[in-house]
Amino acid sequence: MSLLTVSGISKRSGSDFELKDINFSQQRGQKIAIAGETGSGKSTLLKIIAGLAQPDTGSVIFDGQKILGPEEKLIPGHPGIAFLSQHFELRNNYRVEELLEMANKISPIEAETIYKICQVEHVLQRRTDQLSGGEKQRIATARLLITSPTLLLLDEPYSNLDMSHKKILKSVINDIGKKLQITCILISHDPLDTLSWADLIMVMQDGKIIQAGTPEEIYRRPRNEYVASLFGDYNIISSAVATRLGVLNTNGQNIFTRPEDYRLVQNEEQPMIAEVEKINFLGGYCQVEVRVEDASIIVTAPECNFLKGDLVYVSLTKKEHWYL
Ligand SMILES: Nc1ncnc2c1ncn2[C@@H]1O[C@H](COP(=O)(O)OP(=O)(O)OP(=O)(O)O)[C@@H](O)[C@H]1O
Repeated sequence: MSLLTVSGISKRSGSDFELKDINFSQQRGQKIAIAGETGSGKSTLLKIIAGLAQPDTGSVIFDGQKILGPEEKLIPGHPGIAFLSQHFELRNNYRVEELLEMANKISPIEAETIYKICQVEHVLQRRTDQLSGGEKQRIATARLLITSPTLLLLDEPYSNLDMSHKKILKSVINDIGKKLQITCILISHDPLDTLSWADLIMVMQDGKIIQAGTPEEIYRRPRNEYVASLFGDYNIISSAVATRLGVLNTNGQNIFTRPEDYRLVQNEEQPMIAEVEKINFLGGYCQVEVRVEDASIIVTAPECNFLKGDLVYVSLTKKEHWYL
């Protein structure tokens, strides 16, 4: 039996937004990420699942129980579901330890394990106004975990964190699933947060789930350019250019590719000559924009030894194709 079943959820917010007929289920331990442009309805959906917003239609069944919305229940929320909002607050003038003790529903030994996993042990004696953004985020997460939830809903947990704090929180979120067996749904704008973590990614646009699939499906076989664009750079090449690059059967359709599907080479059997238009240095690699006939193609290159105006050969290395 699924841990969570969301059926036919709709909700109108304001005059021009509507969450439309959302349906999905989640198994125990399954990691679901929700992606989508700002305003697509991700937070609204998470709040409905948590019982913190009232849907107009539909139901959320959690662990066999219907989640009641704030209009049906005096104290909104469900004890088995923890929701970390983008706008969480830690009460001022408390020591971290006091704040955590107030929320704690588990034994001191179990709580200690959670403080360790969340990497907050070193700040337990500090006051809540003496913390960095990353520490606050991990304390807010620990505070939810010690309520012993079965399902954890995380709304943009990595926003406003620098690389090192994000890395720590990522390992915390990984451990939550593995060591604490808590099932998670996570919203994030950054493909790097979701592709490596999720079992299933649901993509939202205008209040609807427009594609759901494994990270690889979503990255490699996006339903449209909107989905493609959420997960990194991409190129749509015409069938004419694809044929010149060695694709045998294009059926007259455009082909979807990612920058890493190409190589810039000295010479090959069927290379196309291209002109370097732009070079973006990205640390360990480069994104080179090249012009091939009337198309511009973004290519990942391991080295940045190109200059604007250089003539290079571009080769399409990927042999399986996705048409868009
Ligand atoms: N309480 C509210 N009253 C009226 N409209 C609302 C309310 N909350 C959200 N909305 C609207 O509902 C739409 C969806 O908002 P939501 O916060 O769910 O999107 P989101 O995908 O989470 O966006 P973001 O990534 O920016 O957080 C937006 O158009 C927003 O303006």
